[in-house]
Amino acid sequence: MRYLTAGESHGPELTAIVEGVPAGLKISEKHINADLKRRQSGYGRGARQSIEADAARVTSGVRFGKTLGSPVTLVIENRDWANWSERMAAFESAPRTLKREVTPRPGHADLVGAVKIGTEDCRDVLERASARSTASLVAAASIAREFLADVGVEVFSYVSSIGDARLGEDDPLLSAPDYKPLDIEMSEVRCPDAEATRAMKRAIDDAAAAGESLGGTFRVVALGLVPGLGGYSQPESRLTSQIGAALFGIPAIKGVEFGLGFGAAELVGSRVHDAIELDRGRGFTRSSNRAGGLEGGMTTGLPLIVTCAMKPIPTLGHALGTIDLDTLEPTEASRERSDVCAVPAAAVVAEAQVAFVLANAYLDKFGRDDMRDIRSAIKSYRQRIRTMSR
Ligand SMILES: Cc1cc2nc3c(=O)[nH]c(=O)nc-3n(C[C@H](O)[C@H](O)[C@H](O)COP(=O)(O)O)c2cc1C
Ligand SMILES: C=C(O[C@@H]1CC(C(=O)O)=C[C@@H](OP(=O)(O)O)[C@H]1O)C(=O)O
Repeated sequence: MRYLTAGESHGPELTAIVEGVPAGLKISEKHINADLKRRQSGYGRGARQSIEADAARVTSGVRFGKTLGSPVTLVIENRDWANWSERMAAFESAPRTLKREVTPRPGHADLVGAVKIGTEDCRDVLERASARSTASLVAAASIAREFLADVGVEVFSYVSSIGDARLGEDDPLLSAPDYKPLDIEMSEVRCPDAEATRAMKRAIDDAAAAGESLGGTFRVVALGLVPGLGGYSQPESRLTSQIGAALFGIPAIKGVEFGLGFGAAELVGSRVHDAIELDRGRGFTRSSNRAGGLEGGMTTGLPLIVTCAMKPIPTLGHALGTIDLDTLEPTEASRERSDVCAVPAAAVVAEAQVAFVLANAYLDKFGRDDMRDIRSAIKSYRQRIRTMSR
């Protein structure tokens, strides 16, 4: 299963085409749009989100609520297009009043992209470099999420810090983080603890008042995975590399840690690795999950726990220095309408990216054409591994 997305941030619409979806998978418009709504929310988002009301129109690949096995196309309208149709026209000439973007923002793709494609208007770059594209990515991955739900896998995320405001947690690597989904979704920063939520909101308010922006960290968790997904024989078959690449595909993600992550580097081996135990009913298990659900590039069958670090938003009220590309004189970077913090939204995007990789890992192992065949292959695999531990 793979996707291709297209669309400029202020163009008419975003498009995602998902190819390689098995036939017979139930798809719900309600679920797709719920994910799109979750991605739009979060304290610290800018005014654009009050213009948009993201909803996907499915224009191919689904009939009577089930996939056909043909490519699925999802289209999301950009409501803001109405305000940009002249500045973003496909064929008309540029309006006389057009204000080119010539003061590139440090930390965004503006300068390097303009140098790369040789444009005199950074908008040619930033329209696609914008994380607006992550809406189409979430829509595409909603197909993967439906697949995972069908095979008993749940993917969720929560925010663990914003700036220096942190969620105090019991060690989530001893078992699975068992937060209530409602506590995460009801928090304006997608953090399951009310006090930490308040501290994170305060940090965002302070940053906004100072013309600043904030990043943070979040965890993505997947429950219900069978052991043995992924592979150990080639670099690209390792689930670790696939998930890492998918998460680094999200704008502004600067770090990805599996389980203990960087923390493992300073501990002795016995405090890092998860002793193997046998439960006669459940099969092989572990006393802890410091590996975060992956060993040797494959799922262990324990919860997958990945932590991501997001850098602060590059567009600042209190703008940094830059060079005017017309005059070549020092000046201040563009101050556009912007998010102050988008960590909660990025966590939803990361869920989507992880879901896509995991769905593909299932398809690699259990077949790709038809849901009935896939379900029975998973059932017989589960039976086989149960006999290994008897
Ligand atoms: C969900 C989300 C929303 C974002 N919103 C903004 C924004 O409003 N303004 C901004 O300057 N950057 C925003 N960013 C970050 C930029 O897209 C990102 O910093 C830029 O693409 C360069 O990132 P890179 O250096 O990691 O490639 C957002 C990122 C994400 C994931
Ligand atoms: C539009 C979204 O995020 C945008 C991501 C973004 C960027 O530079 O990455 C810049 C802002 O764009 P605008 O100037 O139109 O407000 C954000 O709003 C979205 O997430 O739906």
